[in-house]
Parts: sequence; structure tokens; C-alpha cells
Amino acid sequence: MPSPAMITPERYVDEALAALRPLGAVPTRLEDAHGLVLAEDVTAALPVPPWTNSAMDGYALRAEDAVGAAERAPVILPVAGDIPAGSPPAPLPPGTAMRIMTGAMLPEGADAVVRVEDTDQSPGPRPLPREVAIHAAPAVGLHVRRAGEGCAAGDPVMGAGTLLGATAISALASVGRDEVLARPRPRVAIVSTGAELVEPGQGLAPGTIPDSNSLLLAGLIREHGAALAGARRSADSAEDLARALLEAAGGADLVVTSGGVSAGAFDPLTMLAAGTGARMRLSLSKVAMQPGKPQGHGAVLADDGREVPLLCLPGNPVSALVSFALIVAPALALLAGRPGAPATAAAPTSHARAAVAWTGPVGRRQYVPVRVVGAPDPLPESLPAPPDGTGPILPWVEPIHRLGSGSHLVSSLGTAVALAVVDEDSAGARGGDVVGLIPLPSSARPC
Ligand SMILES: Nc1nc2c(c(=O)[nH]1)N[C@H]1C(S)=C(S)[C@@H](COP(=O)(O)OP(=O)(O)OC[C@H]3O[C@@H](n4cnc5c(N)ncnc54)[C@H](O)[C@@H]3O)O[C@H]1N2
Ligand code: MOO
Repeated sequence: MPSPAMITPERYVDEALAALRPLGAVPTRLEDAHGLVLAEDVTAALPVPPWTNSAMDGYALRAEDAVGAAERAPVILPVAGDIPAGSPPAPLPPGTAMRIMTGAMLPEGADAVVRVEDTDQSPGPRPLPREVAIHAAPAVGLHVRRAGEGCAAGDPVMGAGTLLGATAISALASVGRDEVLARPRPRVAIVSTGAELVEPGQGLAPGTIPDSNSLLLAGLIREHGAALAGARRSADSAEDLARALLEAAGGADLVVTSGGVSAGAFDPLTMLAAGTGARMRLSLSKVAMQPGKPQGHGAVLADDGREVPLLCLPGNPVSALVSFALIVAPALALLAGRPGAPATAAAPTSHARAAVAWTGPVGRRQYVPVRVVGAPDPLPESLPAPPDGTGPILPWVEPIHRLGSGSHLVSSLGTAVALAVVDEDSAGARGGDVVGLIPLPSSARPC
């Protein structure tokens, strides 16, 4: 059970995403559609293949002209011409063959293709022979790809809601489309707060730190198929933050902030929430998760009149990562129109066993960045049964840092492959316990 003053992660996600709607669909050229969600049902404008054509390099003929052909009893046919791919052939004169290339249109009259390997001719670039000896009798239809055998014009090809990957886009091109209705990539602007932040690589005055969250969030935004619409920093004042948020909202479908949502005397989101003014809505919550307890959500009224949703993440870097996985990723999936969003976006997709024990706070669901390791030796004495539907062999994981889910442990994040989820009733994990896993898209993989 979450502590009384906190709300469950599920309830917070419901509240924070309640006002979000999928972005309106726009005509999109196929070369720009990768990673977007299709917003129309597509039927084939063309049959596939569009023309009856050859599946092999060889000789097009009438099967009846080569009845009985065999290696030791070849049938000799005059060669009436050449058919390269890409141009329409002349009709095939009866009793002849024509040399044909893979993908070239079958000439009128032909009903079979004999591979060049099944003739007396050598494969590859050669002059056109005057005649060809056929060494194998073809059946009607041999190596012929009929027009429309993939799909006929008018056949349904793809439904609205399909995520357009490389294979889907190639299928759309093959049926004659160069443009489809798709939901655009959400544009996300970042505002990082904190007077201590400096550009990475700059010398550090006492008390300052490199701004790593701006780059973390920018990368996660891209890894989730969204577009970065600028990253700004704001000083620790409500006025400066309000200015940055209004600027950010101008070119964005979503604004994400980092830091300044907790109990500090100079936390700018907390200051802003106390008196947001007409252009902003902001509500802060304590969520029963660790890390990532302080959260905020609301909206900014952009100059063009749009209400741009606002998600405010805590500044601790691991908290920002976990909050992105649980709240921003589902929001992006929803805006992008991904089927099932947001319910499916932040649920554990698999399970693992804890290779070591770690501690966690009772009353808050724990999300621990982990890496995969070998099975401990000796194995833990108790190996609880995995949940129904999970395979019996689970990978072993351990926290990327000996301090577990400490929210400031940014330097080891590069080794995390997933977030291990420990429920709120447990005080952490014991060795051998089964934990949920939320994969991290940016997980470091050996290359
Ligand atoms: N009295 C209390 N103090 C805190 C509480 C609480 O309940 N009562 N909650 C703690 C928890 S939990 C978290 S999480 C943090 C969240 O704080 P803020 O969201 O206000 O974040 P900041 O105070 O601005 O920063 C926290 C931490 O993260 C570092 N940081 C901030 N931005 C960046 C950045 N862009 N790149 C790298 N690191 C960043 C910052 O320097 C701080 O160390 O509040 C606790 N306090
Ligand atoms: O909730 Mo904070 O994110 O624990 O460190």
C-alpha cells in the first residue's frame, strides 16, 4: 500500500495524461513516415505484382513447345528476342523462346520460364544466342509470377493504427502509395531548471554540476520516436521559468521539465504551482514510487492558443529517467496514436531474478536500474516461482550500482539495460526474488 500522502503510479499517470489526445493526422510522404502511426485504412491502388513477370533469369516459352525436353533429349527452339526488366516485350512467336530476366514482363503467348541453368546457355552477361536447347520440360506456370498474386487492386493492405516500420512502408510503396495519412511525430521541448547547472565540459565553479538531464531527456525523446523541439534552461525563479515554458510551448506538442518540483525554498516549479497565472496550469503530486516521488503536470497556453501539456519530472537524474519511462513514454505513445497507449507503455514486459539482495522503501514501488549478470554461485536457497505465463528460466539481474536505486547515481547509468520493478509491499529484493523488467531503449549493448 502507498503511504497515505502519496498516490499510486497508475493513478498519477491517469491524472497526468487525462487531457492528452492523439495528434491530428496529416498527409505524410512515405520517406518521412518511418516510426509514425498510420491513420487510415489502406487498400491497394495497384495489383502486386503489377505485371505478370519472370521469377528467374532464363527463357520464356510456351510449355507445349518443350514437352518431353530432358538433358539427354533437349528441345531446340529459335530465340526470338531479349526481354530486359523495365520495358514491355513484343509477343512471343509460336514455337520460339525469348531470353528473359528476373522481374521482366512475360511476353504475350508465353506461359512458362525455363532457368538458364536448365538450357545449354551459360548464365551471366552473354550475347543473345540464335537458338537455345531446353534441358527440362516446364509445366505451365513454371517460374511465372502472376499479376495480382500478392494482392489485387482494391484489396485491404493495412489498417489504421499500424506502426510504420521499414517493412510496412515498403508494402505501402508497392501498392502504389507515395503518401499516407499518419499521426505526426510529437514535438517535445525540454526545460531544465537549476541554478547549479552548467554546460557539460565547462569548468565547475564550486556548487555547480554538468547538466546531464537535458541530454538524457533529449536522447530518450528521440529513442521514443518523438522530435526534440529545443532544450532550454531556466534559472530558479518562477518568472524565468514561466518565460522559458511559454517559449518552449510555442513549437511543441509537449513540454517536459526537469527539477524544481520538491520541497526546496527555491524550487521554481513549486513556486510556479503556488500562483500559475492565466497562461499556466500546474499541479504537484507525491507519487508512491522510488525514485521519482515528486511530480507535476499541467498545461501551458501557447501564443497560438493551443493548450500544450506539461510534465514536470524531478531533477535527480535516475528519478528523471524512471519518470520518463513511467510517465513521459506513455504520454508520447498516446500523442503518437500508438495502439494500446498509454496502458501498455510502462508495464514490465518481462521478468528476471535478483542476483543479489537490495533494499527498497516499503510503501513506494521501486524502479532500480539493472544489468544482466550470470547466475550466482551458489544459487540462493529460495527461488520463488515465476508468475504464470513466465518461462521457467529467467535472466539474473543486479543493480548497476552498489547503492541500488539511489536517484543521484548518474555516472553508472550507461550500463543499465532495464528497470527492475519491486512492489511497494516489499522492503527491496532478496537474492532469487522475481522482479518485473521494463527495458530501457538506450541500454548499453556490446557492439
Ligand atoms: N525536504 C524534502 N526534500 C526532498 C524531497 C522531499 O520529499 N522533501 N524529495 C526528494 C526527492 S525524492 C527528490 S527526487 C528530489 C527532487 O527534487 P527536485 O525535482 O526539486 O530537483 P532539484 O532539487 O532541482 O534537483 C535534485 C537533484 O538533481 C540534480 N539535478 C537537477 N537537475 C539536473 C540536471 N539537469 N542534470 C543533472 N543533475 C540535475 C540537482 O543538482 C540535485 O542534486 O528532491 C528531494 N528532496
Ligand atoms: O523520489 Mo526521489 O526521485 O526518490 O529521489
